[in-house]
Amino acid sequence: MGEVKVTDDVWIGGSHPCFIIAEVGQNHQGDIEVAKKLIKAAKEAGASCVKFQKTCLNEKFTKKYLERPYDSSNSWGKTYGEHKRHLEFSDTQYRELFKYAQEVGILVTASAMDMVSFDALLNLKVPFIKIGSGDSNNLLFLKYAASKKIPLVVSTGMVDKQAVKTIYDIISAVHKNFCLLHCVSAYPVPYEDCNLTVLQDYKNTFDVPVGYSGQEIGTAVALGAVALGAKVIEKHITLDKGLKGTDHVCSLTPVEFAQLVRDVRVIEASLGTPIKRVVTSEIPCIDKLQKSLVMGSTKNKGEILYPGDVKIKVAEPKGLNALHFDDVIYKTLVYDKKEDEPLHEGDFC
Ligand SMILES: CC(=O)N[C@H](C=O)[C@@H](O)[C@H](O)[C@H](O)COP(=O)(O)O
Ligand SMILES: C=C(OP(=O)(O)O)C(=O)O
Repeated sequence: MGEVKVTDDVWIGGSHPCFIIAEVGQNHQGDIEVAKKLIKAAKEAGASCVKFQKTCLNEKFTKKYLERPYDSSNSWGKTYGEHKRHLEFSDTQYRELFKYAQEVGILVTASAMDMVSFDALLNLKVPFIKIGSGDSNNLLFLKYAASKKIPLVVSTGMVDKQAVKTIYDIISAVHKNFCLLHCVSAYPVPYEDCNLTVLQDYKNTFDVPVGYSGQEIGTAVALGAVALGAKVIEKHITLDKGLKGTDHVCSLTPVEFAQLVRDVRVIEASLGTPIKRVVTSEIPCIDKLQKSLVMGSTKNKGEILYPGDVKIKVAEPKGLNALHFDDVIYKTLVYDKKEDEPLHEGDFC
């Protein structure tokens, strides 16, 4: 399985820690001070990276689309264009935000929501660029993004496996410094639609790190994704789920995000290897409670041990491990043994 170099010190995949992206998205409400609070919150929560969404509206949307009325409770304007303009930071503001993230000490990047924004992010020298599910069918953009050879994290919401294979083929024809994220683009995603086992299929199909971008409520599904091998997790972060905006409902508060990070690290530590073996931490319990072979009745030297003559009990001192029950049956005692006495190698032949 490949690994993705994000910076000289930060890698994704292999045995590297799961890369956890705090997706601010639009949860900054178009307010740069809120954006800075979310950057700080992501850092304090232990996120690997904080991420915004950078859009050149006329590049991403048709004029007509921007003129559409947007009377949703999540709208910041009468039309979709007004709404989006409210939420879009300028290049200067992005430079201010990225400088702040550097001061706070957290990697920062954005999703390029169109090619113009992609180039703007290249100029901002971000460590990697996210391609959101809005472009999972945009093969032209994916070819362009691949050609720039910057590490990419690509979400695969809103398309099927065949399209994901095409995404993989397009980018891997140029380079392998990218990850594919399973994603279901609904806000929020019903749990039964999360389809986490797609991750197993992605791991079997693609030789690049795979991850999960979750729009479901809570942290449980993202933790399940880590258990299934996700090397990148992306979850939205918000200061308050009650705020106006489409994504707040499926976002995590800073406290929840910090818990997600802690739990991801617990799951990573607990995964271990597929080899089932007795581990050192079990020794005290083995000594105290593992059962062993003891005499079920008093028998003398020369007598045969029939099935009823050997019991499996917790004993002190211990007898032979109970796994050897069948090795002892029908053997002949070489010493007199009392009921409940442990049976050891050498007590029979
Ligand atoms: C698919 C995609 O881009 N999804 C993004 C990331 O998950 C979202 O943040 C959308 O930008 C957001 O839900 C749009 O909300 P509205 O339409 O209210 O601006
Ligand atoms: C839409 C985005 O992400 P995802 O598809 O992972 O939800 C994004 O990063 O802007």
